[in-house]
Amino acid sequence: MIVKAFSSSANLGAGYDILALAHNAFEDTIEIEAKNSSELDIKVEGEGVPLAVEKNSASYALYELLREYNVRAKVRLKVIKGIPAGLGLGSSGASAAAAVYGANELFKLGLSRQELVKFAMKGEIASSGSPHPDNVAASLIGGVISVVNPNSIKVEQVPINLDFELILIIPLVKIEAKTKKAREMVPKQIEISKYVANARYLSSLILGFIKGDRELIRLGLNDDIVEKSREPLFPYYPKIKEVSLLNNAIGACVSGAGPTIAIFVDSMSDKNKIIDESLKVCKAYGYECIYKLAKVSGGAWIERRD
Ligand SMILES: Nc1ncnc2c1ncn2[C@@H]1O[C@H](COP(=O)(O)OP(=O)(O)OP(=O)(O)O)[C@@H](O)[C@H]1O
Ligand SMILES: N[C@@H](CCO)C(=O)O
Repeated sequence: MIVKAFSSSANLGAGYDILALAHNAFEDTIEIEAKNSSELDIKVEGEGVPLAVEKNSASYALYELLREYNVRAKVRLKVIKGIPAGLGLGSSGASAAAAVYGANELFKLGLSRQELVKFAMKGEIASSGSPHPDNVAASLIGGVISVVNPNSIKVEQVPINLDFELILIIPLVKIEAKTKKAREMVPKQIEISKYVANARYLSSLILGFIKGDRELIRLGLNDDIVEKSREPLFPYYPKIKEVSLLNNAIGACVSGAGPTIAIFVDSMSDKNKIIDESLKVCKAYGYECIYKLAKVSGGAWIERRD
């Protein structure tokens, strides 16, 4: 069986570990084969990914799912990366999402996409040491998702009523254990005034998506807490946001834990100028960046059944 899942951008401003958006910028492919066996035995293959089951987000998520449902089989998993890792594009999350989505079909477990989030998120322990559900939920379910309850893992899709595109500004860098480091940079305590500001941004963004109101989305794509604390990982971000807004982007935010920046644009935005000026900002800060245009995408899908 061949299964695929798209990349994603998590957080979207103030929605740290809550919001994420699936997009068609990149996709991961997972091949799964299974044979009868008296015990569960998973082998993982792939280039540029860890090959120990507990270190690879796809195999670890799969292991957690199959163990829970007492599946005994010899499973071969091949991870074919299309999504560059460590750049804030939900790379580890998409592999995990595709793996559990495929296994659910292959072993006829009958779980919904929402139910699969609980297992796919375990894959993030392998990549960043913490089971955040945002990227995996977007790659599994598609669209913009909101994690409304992290304990029972309740995830809802946010209706989107505005036609927009993303310009992803992607620096070609390698930051070892990036998400783990970025999570350690987030403050443990915050002032109540910052909490209120962020809650306003979050409600404005969600209302903006539902009402199709670009001004609310622009206001909502802000974060006074998490993005700020992580700025050393993406020092070019404030300037890229400034040139994007000057050229009438809807808004801009850090994609996941960075260092990619996601710029929201529509027909009123000067896309070429935003791309040109953002790439110049990268250079001025000593980073080589590329750009990629993307649209909101659907969730994981079966590419081939056999
Ligand atoms: N299947 C996988 N695909 C990609 N990375 C994986 C996978 N399994 C484990 N990893 C490890 O996860 C790390 C990359 O995860 P990281 O969280 O830094 O980036 P990301 O998943 O691309 O981005 P983000 O979560 O910020 O959107 C790398 O160390 C990589 O070796
Ligand atoms: N919500 C997670 C996403 C990682 O891509 C974080 O910001 O750490």
